[in-house]
Amino acid sequence: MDVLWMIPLLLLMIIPLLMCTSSTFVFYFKKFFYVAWMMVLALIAIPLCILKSGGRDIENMRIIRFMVRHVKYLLGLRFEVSGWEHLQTEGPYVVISNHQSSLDVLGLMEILPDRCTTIAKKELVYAGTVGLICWLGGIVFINRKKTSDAKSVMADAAKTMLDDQIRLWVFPEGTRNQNGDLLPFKKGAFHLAVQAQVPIIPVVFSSYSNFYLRKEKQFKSGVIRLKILPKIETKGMTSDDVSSLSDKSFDLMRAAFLDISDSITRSNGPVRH
Ligand SMILES: CCCCCCCCCCCCCC(=O)SCCNC(=O)CCNC(=O)[C@H](O)C(C)(C)COP(=O)(O)OP(=O)(O)OC[C@H]1O[C@@H](n2cnc3c(N)ncnc32)[C@H](O)[C@@H]1OP(=O)(O)O
Ligand SMILES: CCCCCCCC/C=C\CCCCCCCC(=O)OC[C@@H](O)COP(=O)(O)O
Repeated sequence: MDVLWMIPLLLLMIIPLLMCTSSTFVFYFKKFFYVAWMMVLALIAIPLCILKSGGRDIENMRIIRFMVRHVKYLLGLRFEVSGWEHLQTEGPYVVISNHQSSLDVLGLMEILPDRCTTIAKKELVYAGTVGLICWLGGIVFINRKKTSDAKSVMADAAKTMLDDQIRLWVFPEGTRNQNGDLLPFKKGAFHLAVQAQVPIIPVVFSSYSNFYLRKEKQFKSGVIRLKILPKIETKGMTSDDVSSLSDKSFDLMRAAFLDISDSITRSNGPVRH
């Protein structure tokens, strides 16, 4: 019994010691902590959402957003948001952003407009309490392995956006990417906006490579710039315009990404890929 008591005490002494001496330990500890803490937060949010709305409802995103807002402080991250005024657009729209890591959820919750949910891969629904909270928050799940299914879900989403006056956040790269640049965009987000005839609001996260390096196992404190760009109208566009709309969005976002990532580099040291 006496020995068992010693274990938490020892951990309390060893963890800070390791945190001070080993950056690899910090990397794994912060990653583990992030996932575990999100699971706990989701566990708390589940009954709150069910009590408030009785089930799957986009209004639950308010609760989820509120619950996640403090997590950045625990990981030593800070957000610098610019372009808030561009989100002050009435009615439905599609938000598109680059996607580097699951940490993007923190930035998403930092600026998530009301009545806005996201599109995610269907595997996420199996992520324990996080999966359930995603479902309760009205997240639209797509099967990325079956283009025809994904397309029909997106077509339904275009109709729901208008019927229920909701906004959707899409990661047009379609997967996480930390190669120091953007991946080519998939077309779903642009078909969605054109089908619903709603504007697109591009959002760019600066590169995480000045504080988070997967290969080098580093996870330091850092600043993430979030730049909200002016909306792109799609009124009158047809499916013929989707490619040029996608190219235009890509060019604007890539330029902004290089710009804000570069300005961080200059103040915090070199970007390493
Ligand atoms: C408290 C705790 C809280 C926790 C909170 C957690 C919050 C969680 C946040 C979660 C964050 C999680 C984040 C995540 O999980 S991100 C990962 C999942 N998200 C995405 O993948 C979204 C982006 N992907 C797309 O938009 C893709 O285009 C889809 C998936 C739709 C298809 O991709 P696919 O690779 O299969 O095909 P393709 O894009 O090459 O297109 C092929 C052809 O089809 C045409 N086409 C495409 N779409 C449409 C359409 N709608 N109508 C008509 N046509 C359409 C297209 O033009 C092309 O034709 P052509 O042009 O070549 O002729
Ligand atoms: C009992 C089951 C345990 C499952 C454990 C999974 C735990 C995940 C829990 C918390 C992490 C916090 C935020 C989750 C949101 C993650 C969204 C995300 O970034 O998904 C990845 C997806 O966009 C792209 O996927 P790929 O890069 O194609 O792959």
